[in-house]
Amino acid sequence: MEVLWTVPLLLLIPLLMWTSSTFVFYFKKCFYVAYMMCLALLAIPLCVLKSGGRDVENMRIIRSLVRHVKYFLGLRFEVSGWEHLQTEGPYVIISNHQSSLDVLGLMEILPDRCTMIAKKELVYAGTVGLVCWLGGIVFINRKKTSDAKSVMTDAAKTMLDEQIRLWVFPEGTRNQRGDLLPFKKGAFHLAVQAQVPVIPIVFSSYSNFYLRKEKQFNSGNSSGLCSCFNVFLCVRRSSHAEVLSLLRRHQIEDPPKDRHEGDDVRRHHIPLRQILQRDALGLLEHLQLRNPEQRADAALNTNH
Ligand SMILES: CCCCCCCCCCCCCCCCC(=O)SCCNC(=O)CCNC(=O)[C@H](O)C(C)(C)COP(=O)(O)OP(=O)(O)OC[C@H]1O[C@@H](n2cnc3c(N)ncnc32)[C@H](O)[C@@H]1OP(=O)(O)O
Ligand SMILES: CCCCCCCC/C=C\CCCCCCCC(=O)OC[C@@H](O)COP(=O)(O)O
Repeated sequence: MEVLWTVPLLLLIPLLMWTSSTFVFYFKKCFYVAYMMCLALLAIPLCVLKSGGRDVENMRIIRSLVRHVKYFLGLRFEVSGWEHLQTEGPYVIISNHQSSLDVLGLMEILPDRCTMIAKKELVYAGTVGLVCWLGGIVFINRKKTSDAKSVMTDAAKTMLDEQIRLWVFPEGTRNQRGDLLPFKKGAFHLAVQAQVPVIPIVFSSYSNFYLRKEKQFNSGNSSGLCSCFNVFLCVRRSSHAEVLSLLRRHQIEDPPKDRHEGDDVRRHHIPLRQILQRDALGLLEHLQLRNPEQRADAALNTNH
C-alpha cells in the first residue's frame, strides 16, 4: 500500500523540477543545506581524530570534503590569479559575499592554514556550526563592536604567533545587488595590527544563475538539471610593497573633515579600504564580461 503512494510521489519530483523554477530553487537550497549538514557530520570525527579539537589544520579536511558539492549544484569555478595566494606567511583575504554558496568557491581556493571571520550565530548552525568551530573560525558579535574589535585584536596576535591566514568578508553581510557594500574597517585594522598584506578576491556575480529574491536557482535551461554555470574567481596580485606602505601609514580612516590645514592631506589621503574597494569593484565589473579573451585581458590589466 505504501509503495503505491511512494511511486507517484517520486514521479512528482522530476515533474516539478521540469515545470517549476521555484521548486528547483527550494529543492537545490534544501539539498545544499542538508548535504552540507551530512558532510559536516562526517567531518566532525575526522577533525577530532586529526587534531584532537579546534585547529586551523582541520580546514584541510573540510576543504577536501566540500570540493565536490559544486557538481551537484551545476556550478564550476574558473580561477585567475591563484598563484597570488602562494605568498609566504600570514595575510588577510578580503572578498565579496553574495550567499552561503560562497563557501563552495572559498573551499575551491582556500590556502593552507587559512580560516575565516564569521558572525557568531553560525556556531549554532548544528553540525555545520561545530565544524566551523573545529576549523578555527573566529566568531564575532556584529551587534557589539567593542567585543568584535577585541576578538579581532586577539586574532591579529594569533595570526602571527601561529602563522594563520584569515578570510574576512568586509561587506559584513550578504549582498546580491551585483555591487559591493561599503567595506567595514575590521579587516584593515587586522592587517595593520598584524602588519600583513591584504589579498583581495572577487567572486563574479551569481545573478546569471542564482537570484534569492526571485527564487531562481537555474541551470540555464528548463530541464533544470544538466548544464552548469561558471563562477569566476579573481585573485588580485598581492603587491607587498604597495599594501604594506599603505598599512604603515595606517590609512584606514578617512581624513578628518573639519581641519582646513588637512586639505592637502585629504586630497592625497585615500584610505587603503577605499583603494581596495575600488579595485574589487573594477574586478567585479570585469568578471561580468562573458568573453574569455576579454576576461583574460581584464585580469592582466588588474594584475599591475
Ligand atoms: C565538511 C562540511 C563542511 C560544512 C560547511 C563548512 C563551512 C566552513 C566554512 C564556512 C565559513 C564561511 C563563513 C562565512 C561567514 C560570513 C559572515 O559571517 S560575514 C559577517 C561577519 N563578518 C564581518 O562582519 C566582518 C566584517 N566586519 C568588520 O570588520 C567590522 O568592522 C566589525 C569589526 C564587525 C565592526 O563593525 P561596525 O561597528 O559595524 O563597523 P565599522 O565602521 O567597521 O567599525 C566601527 C569602528 O570600530 C573601529 N574598528 C573596527 N574594527 C577594529 C579593530 N579590529 N581594531 C580597532 N578598531 C576597530 C573602526 O575603525 C570604526 O571606528 P571609526 O572611528 O569609525 O573609524
Ligand atoms: C543562524 C545560522 C546561520 C546560517 C546557518 C545556515 C546553515 C547552512 C548549512 C549549510 C550551508 C553551508 C555553510 C554555510 C556557511 C555560510 C554562512 C553564511 O553565509 O552566513 C551568512 C553570513 O555570512 C551573513 O549573514 P547575513 O547576510 O548578515 O544574514
